[in-house]
Amino acid sequence: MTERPLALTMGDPAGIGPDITLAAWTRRDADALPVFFLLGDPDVMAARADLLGLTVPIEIIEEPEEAIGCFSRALPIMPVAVGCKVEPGKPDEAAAAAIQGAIEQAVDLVRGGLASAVVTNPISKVVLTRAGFPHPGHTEYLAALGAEPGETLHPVMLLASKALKVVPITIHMPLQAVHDALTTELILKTIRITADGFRRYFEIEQPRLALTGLNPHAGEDGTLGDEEERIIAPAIEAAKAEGLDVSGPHPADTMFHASARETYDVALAMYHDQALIPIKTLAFETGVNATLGLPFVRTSPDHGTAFAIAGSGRASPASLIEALRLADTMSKRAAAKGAAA
Ligand SMILES: NC(=O)c1ccc[n+]([C@@H]2O[C@H](COP(=O)([O-])OP(=O)(O)OC[C@H]3O[C@@H](n4cnc5c(N)ncnc54)[C@H](O)[C@@H]3O)[C@@H](O)[C@H]2O)c1
Ligand SMILES: N[C@H](C(=O)O)[C@H](O)COP(=O)(O)O
Repeated sequence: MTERPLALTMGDPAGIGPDITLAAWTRRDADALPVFFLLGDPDVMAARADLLGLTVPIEIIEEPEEAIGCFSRALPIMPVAVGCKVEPGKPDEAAAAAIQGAIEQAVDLVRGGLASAVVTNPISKVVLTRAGFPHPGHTEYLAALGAEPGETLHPVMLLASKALKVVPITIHMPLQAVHDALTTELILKTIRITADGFRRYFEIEQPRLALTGLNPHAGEDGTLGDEEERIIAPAIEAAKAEGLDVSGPHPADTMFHASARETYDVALAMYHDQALIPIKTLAFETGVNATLGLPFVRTSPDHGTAFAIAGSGRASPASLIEALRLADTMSKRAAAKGAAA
């Protein structure tokens, strides 16, 4: 198959997305990066490069394939005009349409076979929500964009690093809503999509999945809560009956130390922070957020917009670099398996 570049979205232009995109491009040779192009505003990128004292030539492209020829000499940009003044660290809802438009365009290009995968720069959920964006984050929005008419996709958030891979079974919701959202059906669905994702993208045919409990000590035999027995264990039994390698529910507080981590390929946790605190503690610099359950590959850095350090030169591109690499690997593995990439 002809080489296709990765489509990188602008994210919130007032955040560190422009900084880490520029810094990643400067490390394209040293880090042997796959070819990518940015869906973003060339003026914003040129201004941020000036502010950061980086020499980054920009080349405007009209088609993704042009990125292949120019990536070695310039940062390829398919222009998406922000339409408002951009000040690092000062997000503006007026940029919301462009931020969202870049995501939609990236998905269209990947689904049209012109780019190999979507890599997203961080967005601010509060900025987009205030501008009327109806999704809690990229994960849910990409599932809506990826669904065929009449289809509902269930997206699974995977945070991946060498030390640890985690999936939060419930994602972006208030802690109070987790209890009602957590059902045996949701857990089983997430188990199946995770196992399928590991076969397709990580070359692990029989991944070992370990589930946390919800309560302290995984409920301590029902004395500290019964969700483990009523809701989680039945999902584990059903998954085992399907031939999947699933264990738990394990007490979450002792699942993430070094020797425990050797016993599974991925930990599935009941809510966002139960999963993301351990991985962001162990691998904040190099963790990658990937979405499973979509008809295309999507990754992103594991961090957010970091408005306070935008334009300061302190933003590390390490997680974005890992996200670009993982997107490239995942799309190649999916293509090799003959699956939609
Ligand atoms: N994929 C995404 O779009 C995504 C992911 C996470 C958070 N967010 C959003 O980002 C916004 C800010 O979230 P937050 O403050 O909780 O998390 P954050 O990741 O933006 O920042 C947390 C801390 O880490 C630092 N940091 C983050 N990235 C860094 C980098 N590359 N180099 C050096 N330091 C870095 C920040 O300065 C801050 O101290 C929120 O609106 C949140 O919803 C978006
Ligand atoms: N929960 C993610 C994290 O903390 O890293 C983050 O908010 C990303 O969400 P989306 O990829 O859905 O935007």
